[in-house]
Amino acid sequence: MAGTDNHSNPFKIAQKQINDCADVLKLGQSTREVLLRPMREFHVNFPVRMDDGTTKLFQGFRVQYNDAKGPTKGGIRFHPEETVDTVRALAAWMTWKCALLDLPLGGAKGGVICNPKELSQFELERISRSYIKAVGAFIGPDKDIPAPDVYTNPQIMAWMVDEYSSIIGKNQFGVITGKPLSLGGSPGRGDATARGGMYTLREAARRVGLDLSKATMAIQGYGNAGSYAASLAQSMFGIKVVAVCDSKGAVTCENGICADTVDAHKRKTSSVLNCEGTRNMTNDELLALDVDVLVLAALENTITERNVDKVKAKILVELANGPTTPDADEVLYRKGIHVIPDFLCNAGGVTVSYFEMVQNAYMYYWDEAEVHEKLDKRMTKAYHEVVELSEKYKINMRKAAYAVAVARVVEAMKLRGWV
Ligand SMILES: NC(=O)C1=CN([C@@H]2O[C@H](COP(=O)(O)OP(=O)(O)OC[C@H]3O[C@@H](n4cnc5c(N)ncnc54)[C@H](OP(=O)(O)O)[C@@H]3O)[C@@H](O)[C@H]2O)C=CC1
Ligand SMILES: O=C(O)CCC(=O)C(=O)O
Repeated sequence: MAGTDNHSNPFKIAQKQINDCADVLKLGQSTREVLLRPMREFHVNFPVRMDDGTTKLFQGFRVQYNDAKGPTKGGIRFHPEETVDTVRALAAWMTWKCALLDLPLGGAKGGVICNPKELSQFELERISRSYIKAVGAFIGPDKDIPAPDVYTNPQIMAWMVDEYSSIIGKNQFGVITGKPLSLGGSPGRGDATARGGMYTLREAARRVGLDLSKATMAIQGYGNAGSYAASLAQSMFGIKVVAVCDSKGAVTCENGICADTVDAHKRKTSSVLNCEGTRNMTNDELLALDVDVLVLAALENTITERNVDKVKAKILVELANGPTTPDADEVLYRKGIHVIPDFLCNAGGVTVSYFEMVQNAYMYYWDEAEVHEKLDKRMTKAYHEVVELSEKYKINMRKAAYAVAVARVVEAMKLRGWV
C-alpha cells in the first residue's frame, strides 16, 4: 500500500511515470501539468451505525482523474490502509487503461478506509450505502461509473446500485458495473480481469517462444484476479501452477496445485495456507521461485529494488495495479524479463465493465461466448500495439503502453481545446 516516500508512494510513482512519458512524447508544460493532477476529487466522512449500537465515522474518497475521452470509470476499494494517494494513483492508471483499450471512458477510482474482514454483512451493507449517499451526487451512468476492486464484490455493487436508485427515484443499473447477473451484470465480468490477462499472456508467450503447456506459474494474491488466473491458466493452456499465496502466506507443490482444491480450502478457512497436498512457504519465497510465469495479483509495490534481483520468471503478468516500482522496472528490462504491464494486463475487468454499460443502455444482453470473443479481440490488439512500439523504440513495455495511452488522452484534450 501507500508509503510516504517517493519510492513507494503510488501517486508519486504514477506522476514519475507520467513525467517520463511526457519526455518520450515531448509534451509541452501545460499538457504535462493537466496530466499530472486529478481533475477533481471528493473526500467524504460519513457516520455508520454499527451492530453494537455505536456510531463510527468512516472516511472515503472518489478521485475523477481525467474525463477527456468520456465519463470516468474505475473500481471502489475497501481497505484498512487505503490512502488518498493510492486512490489518486489508481485513478490515473484507470485513465491510461481505458485509453489503451480504446474505450470511450476516462479514469476514476474510489476507496473507503475500513477492514471488511472485521465487519458483519449488515455493517458492510450500511457502509456501502452510506458511501453512495456521500458521493451519489457526483456519479452517474454518463458521469462516473464505479465497479468492484480489492475487498469489494458484486453483492456490494448491488447494495450501491439499490442506494443510488433510491436517491434518484428510479432504477439506474448502469451507474455501477460488476453487478450480479440478475441485476444487469454482464456475463463474463466475474473472471474478466484474469481472462484478459491470460489473453495477453498467450500473445506474450508466442512472442518470447515459451510453450505454455509445459510452463510453470506462481501467483501472488488469491482473490478475484489471482484465483481465476489459477483456474484459467490450467484450463486454457495446461500450465502447471506450482505456488499461490494470499495475505497470510503461500503454499507450493512442485507437481502442481489444483485450483479447485485451493478454492474450496480458502472458502472454508479464509486462507490458502495449509491446503491439502501442498506445503507452506513465505510470500517472499514465492516471488523468488524459478518459474516461467509470475503473476502479481495483490497490491502495489510488490517487486521493488529490494527483491527484483531474485525474480527468475521469464514473463511477469501484472494483474494487480502498480505492483512494480520504476527502479525495479528498469532492472527487469535489463534482465530481459517480459513484463505485461498492469494497465494493459488487467484491462479485461474494465473492458467487460464497458460491455456491461453498453448492455445496460440497450437492455439487451449478450451470451458469455460473445463477451469472451470481444474481450480477446481488444486485449490482443492492445498487446500488439504496445509490444510493437516497445520493440521499435527499444523502450520497456510499460513506457510503450504509456506512450500509446497518453497520446490518445492528449489528442482528446487538444481536440476539446484544453491544451
Ligand atoms: N477485480 C477487478 O476487476 C480488478 C482488479 N485489479 C487489481 O487486481 C489486484 C487484486 O484485486 P482483486 O483480486 O479484485 O482483489 P481481491 O480483494 O479479490 O483479492 C485480493 C487478494 O490479494 C491478497 N493480498 C492482499 N494483500 C496481500 C499481500 N500483502 N501479499 C499477498 N497477497 C495479498 C488478498 O489476500 P486475503 O485473501 O488473505 O485477503 C486477496 O487474496 C488489485 O491490485 C486490483 O486493483 C485490476 C483490475 C480489475
Ligand atoms: O471495472 C471497472 O470499471 C474498473 C476495474 C478496476 O477498478 C481496475 O481496472 O482497476
